[in-house]
Amino acid sequence: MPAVLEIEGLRKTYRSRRRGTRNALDGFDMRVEAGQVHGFLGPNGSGKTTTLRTLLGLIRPDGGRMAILGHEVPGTLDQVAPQVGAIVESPQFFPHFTARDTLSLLAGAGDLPEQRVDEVLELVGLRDRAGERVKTYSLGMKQRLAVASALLKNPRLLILDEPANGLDPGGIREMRTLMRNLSEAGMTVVLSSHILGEIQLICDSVTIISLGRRVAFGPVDEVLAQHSSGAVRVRLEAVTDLPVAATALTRAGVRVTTNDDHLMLAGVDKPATVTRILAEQSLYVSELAPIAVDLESVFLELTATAPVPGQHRQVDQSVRIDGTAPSAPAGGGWGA
Ligand SMILES: Nc1ncnc2c1ncn2[C@@H]1O[C@H](COP(=O)(O)OP(=O)(O)OP(=O)(O)O)[C@@H](O)[C@H]1O
Repeated sequence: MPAVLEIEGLRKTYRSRRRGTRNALDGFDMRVEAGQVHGFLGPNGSGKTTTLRTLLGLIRPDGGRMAILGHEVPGTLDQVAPQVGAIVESPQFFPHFTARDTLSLLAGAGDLPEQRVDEVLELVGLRDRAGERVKTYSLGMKQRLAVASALLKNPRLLILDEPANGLDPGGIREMRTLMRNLSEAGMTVVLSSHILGEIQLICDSVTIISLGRRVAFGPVDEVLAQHSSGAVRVRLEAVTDLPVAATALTRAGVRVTTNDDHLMLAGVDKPATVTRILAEQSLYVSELAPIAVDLESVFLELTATAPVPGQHRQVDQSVRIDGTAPSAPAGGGWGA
């Protein structure tokens, strides 16, 4: 079965007399399998929005290929468009319209059955508030209305750029439940986000982009495992034995950092090796705990965006070819 989304070697350079030349995508690859919730992660200015807008035919690429549900795009985008719902940047709604009126208007424009309006209102949890004007909605409700508009055509692929942006923890949790429900209903969801803990909770797989190139991809647990540095924390029954243990482990080639009541080891392939080395010295381990990495630490390492003491990294300066000032992309939606 073809992937729901395939991108190979995508290139995009923005050229303008005022802002100069900027490589936004530099041979970017991405693949999303059916039924996945796929996280698309990258620092500010790394090329996420450019990728999504190029995929949706809003920007013309300079090179590479893209396919959605087996259709090459942008060439056959009109054939596949009915199966793709997308929100790339927040769409604007008429503030005096109710959510129901808004969706009815979009359904009518898209030649979709009116009954679908009730279905999507139910799906995003707005059914009971559907008769209220959009201007009275909270940000979370507006985001859900945006998702509802993208769901009207019952897409097989849903693309959301920063769906949890600006939401409070309750709103983020509701968005998480919604994404999971859509995935369980068989929809493939691609979402970009800066909320990495959230991506780790929601997503089956991820792509991490930096400087317009893919730097990591795959199932979330595999990406975490690949970038786990083999760090292990060791405690002994007697704290006074730590120096002897440190010496024995160092002699065996393990990188050891000694702390007050434990050792931190790096580059350990098999924790059992540590137990054996210590047992040979008649040292008894009371704790041997692999240190789990999270998506945030992998992201910071791969995209080199971790804060560095004494340095203040400027947003959006890394892919610049010349010395011109960065600019924000134009907004756009791609709902019903
Ligand atoms: N219309 C444009 N004209 C010129 N440069 C642009 C334009 N749109 C984006 N860029 C530049 O292309 C690069 C990639 O931007 P893009 O918006 O795709 O990144 P992003 O990963 O979506 O960032 P963010 O997370 O901040 O939204 C950045 O350097 C950006 O300044």
